[in-house]
Amino acid sequence: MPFEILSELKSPKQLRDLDDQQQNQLASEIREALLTIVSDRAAHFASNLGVVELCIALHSVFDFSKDRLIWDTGHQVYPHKLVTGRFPEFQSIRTRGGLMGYPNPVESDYDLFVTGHAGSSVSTVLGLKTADDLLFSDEDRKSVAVIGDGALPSGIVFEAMNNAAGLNKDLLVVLNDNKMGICPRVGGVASYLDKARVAPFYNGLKRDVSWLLNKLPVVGEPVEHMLGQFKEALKTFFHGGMLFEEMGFRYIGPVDGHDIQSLQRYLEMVKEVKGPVLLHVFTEKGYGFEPAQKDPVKFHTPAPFCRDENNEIVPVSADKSVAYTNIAADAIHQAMQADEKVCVLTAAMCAGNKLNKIRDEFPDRFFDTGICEGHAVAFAGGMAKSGMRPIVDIYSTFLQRSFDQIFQEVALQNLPVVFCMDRAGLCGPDGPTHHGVFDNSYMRIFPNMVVMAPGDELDVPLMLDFALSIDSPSSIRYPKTNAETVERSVAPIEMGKSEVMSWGEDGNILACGVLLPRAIEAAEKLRGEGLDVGVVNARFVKPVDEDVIRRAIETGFVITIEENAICGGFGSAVLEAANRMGEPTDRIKVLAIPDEFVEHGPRGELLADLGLDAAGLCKAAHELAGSSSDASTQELVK
Ligand SMILES: Cc1ncc(C[n+]2csc(CCOP(=O)(O)OP(=O)(O)O)c2C)c(N)n1
Ligand SMILES: CC(=O)[C@@H](O)[C@H](O)COP(=O)(O)O
Ligand SMILES: [Mg+2]
Repeated sequence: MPFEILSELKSPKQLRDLDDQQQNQLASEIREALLTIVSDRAAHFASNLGVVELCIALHSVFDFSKDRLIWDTGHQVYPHKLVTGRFPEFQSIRTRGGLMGYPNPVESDYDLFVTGHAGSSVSTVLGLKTADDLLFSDEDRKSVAVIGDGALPSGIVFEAMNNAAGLNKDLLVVLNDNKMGICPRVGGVASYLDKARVAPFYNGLKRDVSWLLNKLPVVGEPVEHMLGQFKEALKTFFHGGMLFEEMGFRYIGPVDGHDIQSLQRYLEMVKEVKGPVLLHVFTEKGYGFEPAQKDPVKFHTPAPFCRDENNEIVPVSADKSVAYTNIAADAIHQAMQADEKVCVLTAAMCAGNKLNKIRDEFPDRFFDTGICEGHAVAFAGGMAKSGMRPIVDIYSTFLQRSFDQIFQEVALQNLPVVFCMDRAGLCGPDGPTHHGVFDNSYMRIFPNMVVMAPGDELDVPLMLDFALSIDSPSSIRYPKTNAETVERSVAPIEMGKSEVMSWGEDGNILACGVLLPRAIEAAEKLRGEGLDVGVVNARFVKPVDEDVIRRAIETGFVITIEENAICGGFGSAVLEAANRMGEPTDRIKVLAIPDEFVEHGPRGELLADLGLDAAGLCKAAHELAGSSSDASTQELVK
């Protein structure tokens, strides 16, 4: 039976009844379950393979029905879902209506926060621990954060460690060190962690901690052996842990993260240590599946794959379509070729942003800051001040981490930093943590900022050239989807000018961003249904094209459409402009993401459900015109 133990596991409390052999078998079954999943959908794979043993050890040593556990970022939470009773639903993960690919308190009490952004785990467990000490002082609730080496250099982690040491809270931070973020890790902390790798696994324990281990029953590995390694261990300690010790954390490690029983012993021990502790665990990303071990970048979130007769990995579909990300990366590449002042910054998303070619060709003008978006933006501000033309290429949702640096270090200084906001829109299976649906709103509030949204792929390079030609900060947004082209003689980009595709006598759709082709589709349908509706490629969220807005309002009804939250986005900008110009707003309909968090699911389906497609536009047009739709609109609704 392939899932003999897993299928019987209803609660992590059962883990304590398993012997060593059964625990090891469970690890194999979890890996098998992970493999089954990734054969038919893109899902986080290598990171999950790497934490199987750590997850089993943590859940068998702690009782997280009262103790607290936060997996930083949350993309490596699949084994945790499996051991906390979600095996029966596991097949549904990352599908619409199914389990989320990240922790989700709606699914289980063992998931405390919905997460997906890196770096907050130490802060949240510190908050949990501090409140638990105040509210449940008679219980000794433990608090554990598991954080990867990629997430560790985020500034907020050091803020939290600083605070935890100051409060001297009993806190366990497990550093899951696999030498990788999505891409190979970079920077000073990475080099520092590398030093710990030169020494063997830390089998000895220092100072007052060593006696504690001697008191514990040690299965397999005698304490004498551990102490025999003391000299090496000391070296390891000074190389590997000094940073954390100096920050007020007790450092223990590094230890083998693929040995469940050894992990259990160390966890039992650190559980008793007072004050904040960092347990340094070495794991291998992709462990247990050779192709993923060999290529952890590809297998971070691989496209669905299967094995051929030679046991080689083959992709399930040979999709050759080009995404907006590729179009933007090509445009950035061209801009860097044309002007030596242009440089690009990514925050640990080189692969996601498709910047590999640029990294290899222009190593001096490519900067990977690590998962440090706030720093990346301030860094770009400094470069712009010195005369460079930095492009900050960051996913819309992660750029939220830089809100204050966008304000102070860029907009307030009026520095010409260009923000390429990838994944701006609904992100599909990643869900609410990753949907980039707030940037129209958060960018347009800043004075000096020029905010653009390409209507199709042809707009992208034109907008980038325009952005690099102006002296103020600017942003360009595009979603995670295949690029589309609207056949036309493309108008040049002019500050605050939209592109009128057609003019309608009954009404006009002001389309902001890549939903432009849906607007054109809707206008064609509506024409067949007796409504003359025009389409405008808005292009600018700020400054908006007041001339076109006035003309549209004076002609008939106006529908705005955007893949952004309804609060403060393009539609709001149009309403504000109408108000400014003294124009009526009663025939303006704003189509946008409603004021709620959108679940995970295929982008197209989510958009359709929210009325952000041709059918939704037709419906809105008929409502505004007071007419009714005919069969062809019903066709679209289907
Ligand atoms: C704020 C933020 N920026 C970027 C990302 C994208 N991201 C997800 S996982 C990851 C790498 C994390 O590395 P690590 O913590 O070492 O985990 P591993 O995958 O190696 O287990 C990155 C950059 C994110 N989730 N959150
Ligand atoms: C966990 C995380 O934040 C990333 O792995 C994210 O899922 C990447 O998204 P893309 O697959 O769209 O690059
Ligand atoms: Mg890592």
